[in-house]
Amino acid sequence: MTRVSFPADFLWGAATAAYQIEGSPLADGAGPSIWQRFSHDPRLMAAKGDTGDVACDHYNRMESDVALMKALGLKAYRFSVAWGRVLPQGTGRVNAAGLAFYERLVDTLIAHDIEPLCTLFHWDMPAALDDRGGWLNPDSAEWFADYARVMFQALDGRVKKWVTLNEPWVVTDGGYLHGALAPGHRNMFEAPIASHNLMRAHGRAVQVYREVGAHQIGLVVNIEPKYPATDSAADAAATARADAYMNRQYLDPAMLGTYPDELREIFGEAWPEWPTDDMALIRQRLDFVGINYYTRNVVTADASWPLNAGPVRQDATYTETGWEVYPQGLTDLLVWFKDRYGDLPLYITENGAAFYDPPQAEDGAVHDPLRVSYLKKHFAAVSDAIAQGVDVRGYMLWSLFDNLEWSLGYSKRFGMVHVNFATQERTPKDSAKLYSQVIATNGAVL
Ligand SMILES: N=[N+]=NCCCCNC(=O)[C@@H]1[C@H]2[C@H](O)[C@@H](O)[C@H](O)[C@@H](CO)[C@@H]12
Repeated sequence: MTRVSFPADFLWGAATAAYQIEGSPLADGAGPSIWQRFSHDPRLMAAKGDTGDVACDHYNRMESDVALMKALGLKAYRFSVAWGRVLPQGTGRVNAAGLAFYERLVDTLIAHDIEPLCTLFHWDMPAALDDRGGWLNPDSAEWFADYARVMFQALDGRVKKWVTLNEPWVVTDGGYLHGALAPGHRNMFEAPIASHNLMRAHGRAVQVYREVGAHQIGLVVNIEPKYPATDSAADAAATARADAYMNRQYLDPAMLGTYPDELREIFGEAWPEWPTDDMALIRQRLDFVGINYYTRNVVTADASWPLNAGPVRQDATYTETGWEVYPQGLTDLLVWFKDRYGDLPLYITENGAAFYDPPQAEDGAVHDPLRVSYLKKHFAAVSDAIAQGVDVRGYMLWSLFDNLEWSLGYSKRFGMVHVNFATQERTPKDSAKLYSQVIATNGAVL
């Protein structure tokens, strides 16, 4: 491993998402999201009773939370906007009080010299739009474009790095195919349609930004590099299917204007013939791509698994969410991106892990050695990719706070700051103290 080093202006930050931390989902005229419905439905929510009603109470604690970000030394903060706060019905009337929260958040960040990175859609579609078909309705692209325009006109200039969508793969796979996430559908025919409309919405939002915006916009995808278990042809084919389904299904249309051929084989009759115009819409010039990296998969041909591609467990450390700790995967995927799509600026927009964090020590400290080790290895992995010529511009740690891990509730703690959900007390863990040193020395401490 070469000496760890980062560009002088490397953007060190942390990431969160509205429904996972804000609480007060219906305050000040906000309209409910599909996650408000899903988290309150014990038939759907795995962690029954865990809802986003309070979460980290960030909606009421924003100023002190930004002060904590400053104390940690963050240079940037990636947050998401709850669409339904701004447009309670998803379209039409703007809720000024909801928009005002995000204006206050951005102004407070800037006052603390922390750069805001704003994600427009981090899974919490307004329930009113789900009632109209959600991402299955082709009108969803225009709904999203209208919402994006409201946000751009309100905040562009104060926000200079925009993200259209967070992880369309998870929205589609979790929300429409397997039902583990909102809106909880389980339909192989719906999944490609939702996925395609998400990407059309991305394209329309970027088009609107080119009309009204003056700074930068990108897409955030979760990439999980796939490695064949053996050098057999069957494992190679299974690996290609898994890679096409999770990784190339979104980057190929966004960057190349085409879908991977494997998708037609994977979905069969459920894969529509898309209009060529749609592919041109989806492929918009981007200023950057955000990569969310957590883990890799080792893949073998296995008919008992979807895609006839099953995971092979490794002799490695696994996180509380069952993900292998594999830092090399981050380096590999960054080099892969550059080789396949070219030299576009990249940000690590999420990286982190849920580990069992021991209870607070007598002195109040929260020791999280596994997360400290995980982060050090992944910082080095980013540095290795940069040394190989990949234009990585920044790193947003997932997550700033322990938060609502979607359907898994509050039991999976990803934060570098511990949250006592009974008292809302925030306590920086050892990993936060490490991160502060990494930021202060631009990685030289590693
Ligand atoms: N095997 N396997 N599969 C792993 C595939 C990763 C899928 N989940 C994510 O990327 C989500 C992303 C999300 O933005 C955030 O809102 C979530 O809190 C984190 C943690 O879950 C991550």
